[in-house]
Amino acid sequence: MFTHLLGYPRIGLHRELKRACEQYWAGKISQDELLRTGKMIRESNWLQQIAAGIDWLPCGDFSFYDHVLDMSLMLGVIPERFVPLKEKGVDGLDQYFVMARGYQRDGLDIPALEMTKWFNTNYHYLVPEFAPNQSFRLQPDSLLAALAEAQAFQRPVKPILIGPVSYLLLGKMGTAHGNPLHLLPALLPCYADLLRLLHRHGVQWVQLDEPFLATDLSADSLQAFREAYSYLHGEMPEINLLLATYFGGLGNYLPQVVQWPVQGVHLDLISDPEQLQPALQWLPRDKWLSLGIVDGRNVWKNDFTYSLSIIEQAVQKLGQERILLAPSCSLLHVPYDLQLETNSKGLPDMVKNWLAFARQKLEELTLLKQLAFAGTHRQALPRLIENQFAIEQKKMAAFAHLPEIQQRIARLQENDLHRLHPFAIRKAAQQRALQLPLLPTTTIGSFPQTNELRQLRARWNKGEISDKAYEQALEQSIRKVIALQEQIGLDVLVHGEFERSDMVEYFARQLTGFAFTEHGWVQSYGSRCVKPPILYGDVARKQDMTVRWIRFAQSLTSKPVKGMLTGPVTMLKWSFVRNDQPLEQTAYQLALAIRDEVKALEEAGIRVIQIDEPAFREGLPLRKEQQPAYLEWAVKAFRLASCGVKDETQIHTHMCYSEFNSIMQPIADLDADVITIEASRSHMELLDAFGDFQYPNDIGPGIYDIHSPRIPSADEMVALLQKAARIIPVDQLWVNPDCGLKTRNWPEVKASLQNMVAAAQRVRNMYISSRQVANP
Ligand SMILES: CN1c2c(nc(N)[nH]c2=O)NC[C@@H]1CNc1ccc(C(=O)N[C@@H](CCC(=O)N[C@@H](CCC(=O)N[C@@H](CCC(=O)O)C(=O)O)C(=O)O)C(=O)O)cc1
Ligand SMILES: N[C@@H](CCS)C(=O)O
Ligand SMILES: [Zn+2]
Repeated sequence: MFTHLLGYPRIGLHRELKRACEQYWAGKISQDELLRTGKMIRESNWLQQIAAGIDWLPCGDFSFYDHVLDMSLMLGVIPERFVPLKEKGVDGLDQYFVMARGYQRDGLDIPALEMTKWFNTNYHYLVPEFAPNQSFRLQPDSLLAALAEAQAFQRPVKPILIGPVSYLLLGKMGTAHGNPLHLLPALLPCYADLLRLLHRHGVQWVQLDEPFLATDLSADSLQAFREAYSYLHGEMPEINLLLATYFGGLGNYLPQVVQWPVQGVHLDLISDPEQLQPALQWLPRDKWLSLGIVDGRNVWKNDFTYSLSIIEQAVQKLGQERILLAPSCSLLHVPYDLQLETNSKGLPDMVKNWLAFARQKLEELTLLKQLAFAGTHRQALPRLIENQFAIEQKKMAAFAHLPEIQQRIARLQENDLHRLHPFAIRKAAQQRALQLPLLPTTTIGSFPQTNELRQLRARWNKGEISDKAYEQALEQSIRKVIALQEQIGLDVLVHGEFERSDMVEYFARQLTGFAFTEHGWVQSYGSRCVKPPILYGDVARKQDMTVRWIRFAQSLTSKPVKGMLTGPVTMLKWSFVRNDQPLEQTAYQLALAIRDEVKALEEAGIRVIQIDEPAFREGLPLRKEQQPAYLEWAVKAFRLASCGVKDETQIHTHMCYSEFNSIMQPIADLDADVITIEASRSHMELLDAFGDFQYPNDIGPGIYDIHSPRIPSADEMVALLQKAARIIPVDQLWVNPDCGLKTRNWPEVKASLQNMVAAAQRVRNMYISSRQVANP
């Protein structure tokens, strides 16, 4: 029995990679310094793993930006538009960063690769973009260098790669339509060459991640899997392949998957414990089974008694020799180390004792292995008792339950989930109240969160500046942003969200039931990280959360200012969730808290209120059969949060990084008056679903890609708006960026929004004059 892992966090214990990348991009440190930081993080990770007693070290799980982009570079998948960069001397790591972030300099204007959600997580990857005649060319140098570094620790090293079929399914054909799986015959020889090389360098096991096996697959995709693995085995029978699946179970595919010619299969037994029995039944006796028994997506301590029962069942059926113990998926999704939390006021000691972060999860694996052989590892027994004490204490904690909230949920009625009148009536009432032009312009909420602002907040948190000084500084920022929006000519204004560290954390800090870490950072994309709050008890709103800031902003202008809230599903998805009650129960509690805030904003005279739900799509289970139940409670939670207002009050929602095709009815069921979506990077492709569905309410497809520093021209945005107007009736369209502007700097934002408003004005004029011609 061996322990291993499917990947480790890579931003560094103290987010060293974030800082080094951002300094490198700003020209403040050399490439050598950045490379040294990368090496330091990799080595520190391996040392942590060795100290925790992990048997097989991973390699290939580190990345300077994104592991899918790394795979694209390793396979030579570099779209044509990035090729001219070479002539400008931009290659290697610099070309890699341009593919991630775009380029706008020296007469070149190159958009970045598209970015989207990594399955149902809050991590985002860069979408491989294939040409119709895509060829593949292996560039293994950085993987081989990492392998050599890991091998220096004198332990078995297991490289981790995205499997060939999932790699293709993660990508899309750049300009042409077509199925990326047609590229499989061209791709497989590259993988075989890579396996040969790794074998030559002493590797015995390679992990091939195939997370698509946890989704519903077409017959073509299943056939592609069969072909791929029989080809790879035929080419390289000498190397052991561990087929890794996660984020869900194999379901009906299990009996065939375990027969494919690989030497081992990894199962996520946290998201689908039910698959253990069929796996034990179907797995051929010469194969290895990797038991994903430590939760890679949540932060609660492992329940050793339960996990040991799983190990015991596996040992009884398969014997000890071919069992691997592992986290359910990569530990990328949890923070590094609970031991860093020495000073967090937001984390009660009792709750801390219920937690395990990445480093603790490694220790849990070693302990589980020792406890499975308790006869020979008696020293591990006290740790079992400690573990059981924490698990029982958590189950019994009375402060996790607030009877008044539970009763309020029990008393909810159908009325609470409906607006007073249908959309058409509301739209007329809102138009009378707001008097907005055709193609109204707005933004999604946040304006630049500068270092200055973050430092100010850090000083306020440390008590170095008073509440009054902090609040005055925030008011000053709001004054400036209101004046700027008026000057640019936006129609519905925002207050800028300057008071918020993060759109989830800000609200969580004002609700009961949440704990907070100081160092619990998790990578969201590239150098950007989030610190998910930890839900451990019932949620209740203690006081107004946003009214003070929105009211202040509204007092500065006669234009409507949008109240800005985070929705219940997103609050839930972007927190570490309770594992002692159904998710929907917590979602309704959050929804009630937001509903009360919506009402408080309305009472304060706010006429437009946005309830952000960027994680609504992310929460969708990967398997179709589980989706209706989720959609039912998720829609209900949003409606509970949003439906308590008058007809005149305009409710917006916002969703980014979402693909809407299969969920249009539930999106319409949310019945938000306006939905703003991210659409620019896909050139309005995401809007097609709304067009095909004949979406009835208003919609603002993003026309400014806020993930890239490049400034879109007015012409470019006019073209996008015209494209949108061919898909959606123009009277239903709004004009806005893809998402909030917090990651951008002020000059970029000012120039881009000016272009956006100019584009709206031009398209508006075209329609107004064409209507005048039609109705003189
Ligand atoms: C919309 N997005 C979000 C997602 N998930 C969330 N939980 N929140 C989101 O907004 N998922 C999908 C997308 C992902 N996009 C982003 C975009 C931007 C960021 C981001 O900028 N993250 C920041 C950290 C944000 C934060 O909490 N900042 C704190 C400051 C924390 C800090 O850095 N403190 C310093 C000390 C302060 C100093 O001296 O500067 C420290 O600890 O060292 C704040 O504003 O107070 C990031 O920097 O990565 C994330 C996801
Ligand atoms: N209101 C938020 C939404 C992000 S998804 C923002 O503007 O940052
Ligand atoms: Zn967004």
